[in-house]
Amino acid sequence: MTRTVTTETIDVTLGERSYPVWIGRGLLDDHARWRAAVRGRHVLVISNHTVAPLYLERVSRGLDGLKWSSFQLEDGEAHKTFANVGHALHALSQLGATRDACVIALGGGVVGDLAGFTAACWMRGIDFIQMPTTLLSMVDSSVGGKTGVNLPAGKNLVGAFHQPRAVIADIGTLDSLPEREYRAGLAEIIKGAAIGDPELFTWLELHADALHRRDEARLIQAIAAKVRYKAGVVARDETEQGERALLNLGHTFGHALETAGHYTTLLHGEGVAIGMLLAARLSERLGMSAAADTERLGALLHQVGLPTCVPAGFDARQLLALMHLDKKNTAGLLRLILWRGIGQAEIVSGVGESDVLAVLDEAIGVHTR
Ligand SMILES: NC(=O)c1ccc[n+]([C@@H]2O[C@H](COP(=O)([O-])OP(=O)(O)OC[C@H]3O[C@@H](n4cnc5c(N)ncnc54)[C@H](O)[C@@H]3O)[C@@H](O)[C@H]2O)c1
Ligand SMILES: O=C(O)C(=O)C[C@@H](O)[C@H](O)[C@H](O)COP(=O)(O)O
Ligand SMILES: [Zn+2]
Repeated sequence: MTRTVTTETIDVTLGERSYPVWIGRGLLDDHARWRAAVRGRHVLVISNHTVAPLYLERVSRGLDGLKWSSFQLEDGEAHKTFANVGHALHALSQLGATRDACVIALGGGVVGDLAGFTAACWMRGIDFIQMPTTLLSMVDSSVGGKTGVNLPAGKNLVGAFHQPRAVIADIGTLDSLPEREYRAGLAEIIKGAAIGDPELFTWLELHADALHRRDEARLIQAIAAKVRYKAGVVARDETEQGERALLNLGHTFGHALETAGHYTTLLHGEGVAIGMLLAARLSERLGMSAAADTERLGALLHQVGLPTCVPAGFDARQLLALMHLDKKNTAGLLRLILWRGIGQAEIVSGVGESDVLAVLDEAIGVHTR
């Protein structure tokens, strides 16, 4: 029996480049809905070795009459590389893709970021459609047009702003998503609330257990709320000239942790969870926020099963060096997203290294005391 679930539609408003984000169960099979976003004859579906066997066939049924092929990455953050963009571009050339071709990103944020960047590069920019299959990619990476890949030196150091034509978030795909990946997605929902939506934060506190056990109605509400929040920020500041940088709360610490862990120790959402708490502690140390807010954030992250401590084996000075490569920094100064409390994030330039190190040392010292 098929369950009937509401489909939410949220528009990302960017003039003639505006696009819908559809959230609901069974959307991959709703070919009439998403096929309209494919304008030309050629389609390259970019996916990976885990997701393609699960969902590519359902997508391919909507591609009848088109010339299409698929390019599949090996699984994992370590494969979000420039070399793989080259391979994906080669797949487009093998397909004979013309300027009206379309790339479909079928997978999590790794696939989405790489596929979007490939689309931005081919013939200086072709259409792409996001079909996110992780909670994190539904609530964050598929929306807003940040695309790119990692370099050995750091996360997302190469990329482009390139908006999709549509986002198709079929929540039925989450049925096969491992628990740890699901929780990592909750981190980016909590992040949105912590930055600028205190009511959503309180709602998440109330419904944390329901979300933890994947209650579908609550989950759709949470996904829609986060997407609505992010869509608003992106519409006001598409290319991160100001406000959009707030979406990076926890990421300067988080990206450094991911990179130092060679992209295998921590998932992106886990790095963000720990990073948000470190940013909250740093804010507290700088007299910007109260301990009670840090505690609320830590309690919510803990309640949904996210890590709240830096795992053993990290080095504070190495993390600080990696933080210096963050794209938000200017003129050699650390520029971080800190906060004044729940729902009030701020961009702070010239944060002192000694304060950052003190927070890192304290977090890492937990293992050595
Ligand atoms: N562009 C942006 O605005 C933005 C925002 C947030 C994160 N990101 C990026 O997104 C990436 C993280 O994305 P992610 O958390 O989705 O990780 P991911 O893409 O690595 O996917 C997580 C894991 O789940 C598997 N998977 C995906 N869908 C599945 C499904 N339906 N069933 C079973 N397994 C499935 C994948 O194969 C992978 O092993 C990072 O590279 C991060 O930097 C980008
Ligand atoms: O959309 C944005 O803007 C974000 O910052 C969302 C982040 O959650 C995401 O991880 C993004 O990829 C980080 O971008 P970066 O510019 O710090 O590389
Ligand atoms: Zn993120």
